Amino acid sequence: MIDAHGLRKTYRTKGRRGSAPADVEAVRGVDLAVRDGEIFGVLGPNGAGKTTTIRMLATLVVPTGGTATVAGHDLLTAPERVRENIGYVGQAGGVDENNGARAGLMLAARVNGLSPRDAAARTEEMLAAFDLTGLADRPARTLSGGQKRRVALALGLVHRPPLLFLDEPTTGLDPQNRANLWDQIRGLREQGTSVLLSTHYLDEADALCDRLAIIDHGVVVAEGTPAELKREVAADVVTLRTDDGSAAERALAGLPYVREIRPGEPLRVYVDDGEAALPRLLGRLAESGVALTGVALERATLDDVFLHRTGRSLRDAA
Ligand SMILES: Nc1ncnc2c1ncn2[C@@H]1O[C@H](COP(=O)(O)OP(=O)(O)OP(=O)(O)O)[C@@H](O)[C@H]1O
Repeated sequence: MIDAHGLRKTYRTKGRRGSAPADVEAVRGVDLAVRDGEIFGVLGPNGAGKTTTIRMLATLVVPTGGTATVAGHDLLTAPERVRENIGYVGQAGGVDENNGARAGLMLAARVNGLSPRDAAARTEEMLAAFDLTGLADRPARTLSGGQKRRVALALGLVHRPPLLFLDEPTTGLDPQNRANLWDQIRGLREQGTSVLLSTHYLDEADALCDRLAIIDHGVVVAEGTPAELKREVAADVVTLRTDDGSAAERALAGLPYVREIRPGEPLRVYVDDGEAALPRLLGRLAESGVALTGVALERATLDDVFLHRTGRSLRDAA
């Protein structure tokens, strides 16, 4: 559905008040392969280049370099064919605040070439699919954040594109609306729509995406299914709090069942079988005279993958 190689985007910013123009390398050579019918996530911190990547693939930003085939068409030589085969829901949503969902959908359907009769039928179908029938004629400005996102999703799908781009679809939603939207996105996959979404939420990438690319500073630092990515780091993490982290590190370094140790507060010790490793780790620390103030056993998360690849936590990265 998407095959991109070496996509790059450098923005040239105008110099202000005597300062020279500067180049911002937003995306620095991204390869992506999205398969038919999957939910693919682009996960990364603020400013990593997620929006720019999605907007290039959706024909809204012209790449500075690289090539891509999107929904079977060449991005650079046939952008209008790409456009016919994709839906795009940006961060702002593209919902007209003064329009009702029904009027907005009708307009979008007509703009996409449906006859008045087909447009009306499709509009009612989308209103029902996104649970908007009862709200269909209220101006969008009176809808809640979650309801507005559902309108935006319906607008992006009105012309039945096989591929939908969603730029941070759940940012700012409360947990219940977020879960609802996840269900709607899973429902799209069941109907055969491929989805590429960006997110900076670790749990969203983990729970919703079949595969993902983690990006940082405009490059892909890891790619795979959430399970594969986490397995690469370790299954479990023992976190240790102690007043003498370096003594703890020395005591545990080189143990055959320890995959990696990340210094910090708490110290993170990566192991494949946490239940088996924990008593042995504690025994070793006691033998070495290291006093602990706290211990926990956790499953590895995508944040551990990000930490492993970049040396920073995605939670702290900006
Ligand atoms: N039009 C532009 N002109 C100049 N710089 C830009 C422009 N758009 C984006 N950038 C810069 O490019 C980098 C990547 O931005 P982008 O919006 O793609 O990141 P993002 O991962 O989507 O971030 P967020 O999660 O905050 O939306 C940032 O440093 C940003 O400031």
